[in-house]
Amino acid sequence: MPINIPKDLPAKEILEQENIFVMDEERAYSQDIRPLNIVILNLMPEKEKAETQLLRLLGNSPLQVNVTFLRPATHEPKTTSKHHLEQFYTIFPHIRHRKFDGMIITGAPVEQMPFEEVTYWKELTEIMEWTKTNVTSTLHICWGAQAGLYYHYGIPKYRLPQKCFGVFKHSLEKKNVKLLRGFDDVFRMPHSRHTDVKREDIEKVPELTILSVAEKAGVCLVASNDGKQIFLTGHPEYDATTLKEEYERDLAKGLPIHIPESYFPDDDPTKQPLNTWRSHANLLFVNWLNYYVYQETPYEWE
Ligand SMILES: CC(=O)SCCNC(=O)CCNC(=O)[C@H](O)C(C)(C)COP(=O)(O)OP(=O)(O)OC[C@H]1O[C@@H](n2cnc3c(N)ncnc32)[C@H](O)[C@@H]1OP(=O)(O)O
Ligand SMILES: N[C@@H](CCO)C(=O)O
Repeated sequence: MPINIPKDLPAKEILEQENIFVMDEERAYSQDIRPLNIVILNLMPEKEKAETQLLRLLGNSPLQVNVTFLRPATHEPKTTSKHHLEQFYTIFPHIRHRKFDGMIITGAPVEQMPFEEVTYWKELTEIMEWTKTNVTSTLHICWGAQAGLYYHYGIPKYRLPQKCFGVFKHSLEKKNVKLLRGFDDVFRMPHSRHTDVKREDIEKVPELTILSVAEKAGVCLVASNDGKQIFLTGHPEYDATTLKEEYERDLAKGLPIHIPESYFPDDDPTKQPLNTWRSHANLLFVNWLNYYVYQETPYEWE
């Protein structure tokens, strides 16, 4: 939230230089407030888990948020029950006439196939095109980020020699960026994917800025310069035990999988993992909601 202080207070200039959000009284008096409309395109098979994880982060701000859950109309999900989908989800034809302040496009376990082989790829490209005119800012997560970078900017994904799997240390590439406001110089975030996007490919696109990278997990956070599109290759929304569940699932299936890096205490999979990324996950979501959605979206829109 912005701090509302007198115009002539010396701290105002210092904070503005640091890009801290300061609002003077004149603007504060004229600012209107309404609930934000956020649509979540949930592509995760275990939809109920993803709902809880994302809502937990979206709910941690003083802003009122109306959430609409969207699912692809062109895919018959096998994991989530029909009843749950009918009760809580809508499809694109029913909302395409609307404007939304924010959108989240989740990950999906389809990263090892070409984008065009994903059953709902055509529908997803229509939705991504629509976000340009009907959504103030879209946050793409994991496969959603790879799909968005590919659709909007032609950036390919590459198969990794082994799964990028663990909780990695990230550094900030840019200072005084609103999305990273309040972040420590080093922070941790889980990654869990078999594919990657390359820094060199992103650097060729002048509309994109890399905001954070991890030495061992590569590019983590990218934003379009107008803030309309944010791409996040990690999973800050994951619970403490999500990587453990994925690890045990793959072990049981006999798949080649290594212990998630820097995750279990003493790298011992019998010990209970701790969540060491929650505070930055909350900060990232609240920064996105405030600076890229609430402060940017028109008051009268729908
Ligand atoms: C890289 C990222 O974005 S990570 C985020 C995704 N991670 C996760 O979902 C982790 C949790 N998921 C899981 O553990 C597993 O997917 C499970 C246990 C839920 C299901 O595993 P399996 O039964 O082996 O299913 P399978 O791997 O064949 O398919 C998984 C999903 O991909 C979907 N899928 C498979 N092929 C395609 C395709 N060509 N196009 C679209 N979707 C496809 C399946 O339909 C299923 O999703 P659905 O339940 O929504 O329909
Ligand atoms: N996080 C995913 C990656 C696969 O797309 C999983 O382990 O299921």
